[in-house]
Amino acid sequence: MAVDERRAAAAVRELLAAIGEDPDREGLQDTPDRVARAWGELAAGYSTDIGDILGTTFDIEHDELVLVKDIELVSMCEHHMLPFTGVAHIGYIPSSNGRVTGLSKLARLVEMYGRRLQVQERLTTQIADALVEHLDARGVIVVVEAEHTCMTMRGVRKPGSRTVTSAVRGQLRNPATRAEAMSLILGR
Ligand SMILES: Nc1nc2c(ncn2[C@@H]2O[C@H](COP(=O)(O)OP(=O)(O)OP(=O)(O)O)[C@@H](O)[C@H]2O)c(=O)[nH]1
Ligand SMILES: [Zn+2]
Repeated sequence: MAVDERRAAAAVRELLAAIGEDPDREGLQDTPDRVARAWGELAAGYSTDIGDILGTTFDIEHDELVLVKDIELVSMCEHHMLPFTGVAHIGYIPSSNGRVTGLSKLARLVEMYGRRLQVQERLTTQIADALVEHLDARGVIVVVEAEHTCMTMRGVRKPGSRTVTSAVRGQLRNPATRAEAMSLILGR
């Protein structure tokens, strides 16, 4: 489902009026449409098909960890509709039948699940579960580190605080394998 930009623009116009602004003053005239287009990007993840991302695999024998670190993340918190930004680290041990995905597809998963209204825990879990379900990965580790603007620019106002979440599946739950993956993730 694509974003209904006309409806979004009407809502933004209402919001401008609600905060005491004049939606018709010169500087704001195009703002509702701009914000609606911005939400078209920020909510694009709802209309992404996971089959388009993980449908192509390569037959490569690799029974050890594949890890992509520091994948930039932008998402919108579902509680305040404010951004949270940071990085995701995604590691997996491919299935025994050699279903290895392209490295960029791991970053595309971050885009797909990030460009929605989210909580960080669910975003982390969805990425991990997608790799188990669609690639039959033997093990998965996903670590997300993010700063939530709902905690920095409003509310409790604690700039610099970072939230770290992880989701670990299959063979990566084994303490030794997990520790190895974590040291690769945390070793900058
Ligand atoms: N678990 C979790 N909480 C989040 C996330 N993003 C924002 N929150 C929290 O959601 C909570 C919403 O709490 P409420 O008490 O309903 O809302 P609020 O009055 O705006 O809360 P404050 O932010 O404390 O002012 C806050 O504690 C936020 O920090 C997230 O990704 N995961
Ligand atoms: Zn929030």
